[in-house]
Amino acid sequence: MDDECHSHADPSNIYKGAEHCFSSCQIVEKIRHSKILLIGVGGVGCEVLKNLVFSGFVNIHLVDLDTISVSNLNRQFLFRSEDVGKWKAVVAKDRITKLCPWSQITVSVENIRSKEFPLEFFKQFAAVICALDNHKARLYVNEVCAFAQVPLFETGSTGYQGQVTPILAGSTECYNCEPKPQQTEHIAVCTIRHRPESVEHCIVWAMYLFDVLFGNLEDSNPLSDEKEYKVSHLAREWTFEDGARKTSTEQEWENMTCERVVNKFFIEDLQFVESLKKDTLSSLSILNIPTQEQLRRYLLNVDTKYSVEDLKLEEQNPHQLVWTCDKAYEVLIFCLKQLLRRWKESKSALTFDENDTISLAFVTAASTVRASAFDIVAKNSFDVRGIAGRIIPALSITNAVIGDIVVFQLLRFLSGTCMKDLCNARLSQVSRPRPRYLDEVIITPEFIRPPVAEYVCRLSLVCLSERLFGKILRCIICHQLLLVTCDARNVTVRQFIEDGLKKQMNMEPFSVATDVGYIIYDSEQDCEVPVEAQRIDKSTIAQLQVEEQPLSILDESGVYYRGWIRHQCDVSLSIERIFSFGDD
Ligand SMILES: Nc1ncnc2c1ncn2[C@@H]1O[C@H](COP(=O)(O)OP(=O)(O)OP(=O)(O)O)[C@@H](O)[C@H]1O
Ligand SMILES: [Zn+2]
Repeated sequence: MDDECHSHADPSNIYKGAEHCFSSCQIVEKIRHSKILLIGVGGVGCEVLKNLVFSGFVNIHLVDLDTISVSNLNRQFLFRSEDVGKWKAVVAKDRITKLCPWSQITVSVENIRSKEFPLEFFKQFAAVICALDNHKARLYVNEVCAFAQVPLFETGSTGYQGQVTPILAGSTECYNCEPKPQQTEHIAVCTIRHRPESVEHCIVWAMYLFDVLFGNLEDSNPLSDEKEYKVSHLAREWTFEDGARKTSTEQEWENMTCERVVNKFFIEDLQFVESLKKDTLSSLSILNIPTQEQLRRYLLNVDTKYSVEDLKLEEQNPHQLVWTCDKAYEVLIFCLKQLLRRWKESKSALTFDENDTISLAFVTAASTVRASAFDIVAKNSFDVRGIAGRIIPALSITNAVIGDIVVFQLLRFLSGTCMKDLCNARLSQVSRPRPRYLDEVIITPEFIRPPVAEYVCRLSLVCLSERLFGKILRCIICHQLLLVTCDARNVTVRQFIEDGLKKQMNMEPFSVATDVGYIIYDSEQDCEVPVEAQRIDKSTIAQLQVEEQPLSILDESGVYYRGWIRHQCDVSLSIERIFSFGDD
């Protein structure tokens, strides 16, 4: 984006557009004065921030805990290579402020779950937009927003799928209401590149290596700095010298290339890892790094020892043994040779396909060697296929559409549509034979007003689904919420239990605990252990540090509540039942 040509953009044109689009002049005041909290300035977050300022929003607070890495640059368009290593929220603010000098962006480089952000912090915003990449932080934001009664727009994007969900606990489903499929958590690039913690990390690394050697090398590949090992480069090195043709035979070339790749990624790099281990006196490694002599022997033997058919049979057997390190090195060399031949024949980049025996065996072998070096238990080729097939790339097209829809839905909300009338937007693959959600329909101009174009992005189409509120099962997060307001420095846990829960709410509490399992009250211990009783009598809420976070409160009658103790100076103690979903 060119900073200069946009720097004098005038927001008044933007406001005219909004007025026209929503046939309302109040919308302009709303946009101008609504404070928006954007959590996460990654793939979706960058899009959202740009859309917010170009829709005329002025007051935006950004929260992000991370720094920019090289692999972010292909889709997080606010960041450039010179920003690598800097805080995302800070760079995003600077870049946007240059483009739109009227914007007033504030930033926090912090985990959103930190106590830096009490309930009062959330209450100052007209809406919260969540552009996070992990379930834990999303669940937390969902719950704080429920207690704060702030409208939340929850977004997500994986591959060609994405979603925007408007949430206002008490009138819509919350993020927790619908069970989530098991999520593969975000893996940081440095984890893949330098210190894998699980076999999945080793498998992802092996797939990246496949692309470095044989595929299309993208900037987002964490091994993109190893370009010199691309087979196309190595081919040039070995077959041409001083402009003369072919100085080596096919077989020599194959062996030399294999040797070079194995030496670099599976011997030298791993020897370095081993040397670090010795410094830290960590556990003994089970990795047998081959000597150069062994490596040459492998190069001679593998063609007769292995065959594609045998590897194919193995990959179909879920009970096959995990390969030993020696076997993994041999299969690795066998596959490297096969892939080199394939590459030479096709004369074009190869694409990793987990259903192709040689590609799968390459990734299995490479991940097995790498896992051994990091003392991780490897997987057999049957399991590797399952894991490799589930790894989905992040796509900028999906982020862009999600970023558009969420700001559009926010504008509709501010123009008077209530949260429960905003639809859930789901981006889904058109090629899918049947919709995954029964209530899924494709947007038509009649369906929402003002009309919105149908987004078509190669394989995807935006679908909106109306929530079927009657069908929602009770959810522990948004069912029974108790908001406790007190001066946490003066109120003791005993007062909270006796004067608050028992007297004010007519409850008979059985236990009260934080989400990390810290039990602050247990009715049984209270009777039996005098020391515990004393702690409850003497300790204030602030001393136990349990304010400004979700609490689980279980009643003797078996009813489960979620609680939140909000600190407010000079308020003795008041408890409010925020709502009970479905009560009306
Ligand atoms: N608890 C949290 N508090 C604040 N920010 C968070 C928290 N958890 C995640 N984030 C931020 O949310 C953003 C999510 O963006 P995105 O999904 O694009 O991930 P990414 O890390 O930028 O990219 P990739 O995962 O592809 O490397 C990241 O910038 C991340 O730092
Ligand atoms: Zn819920």
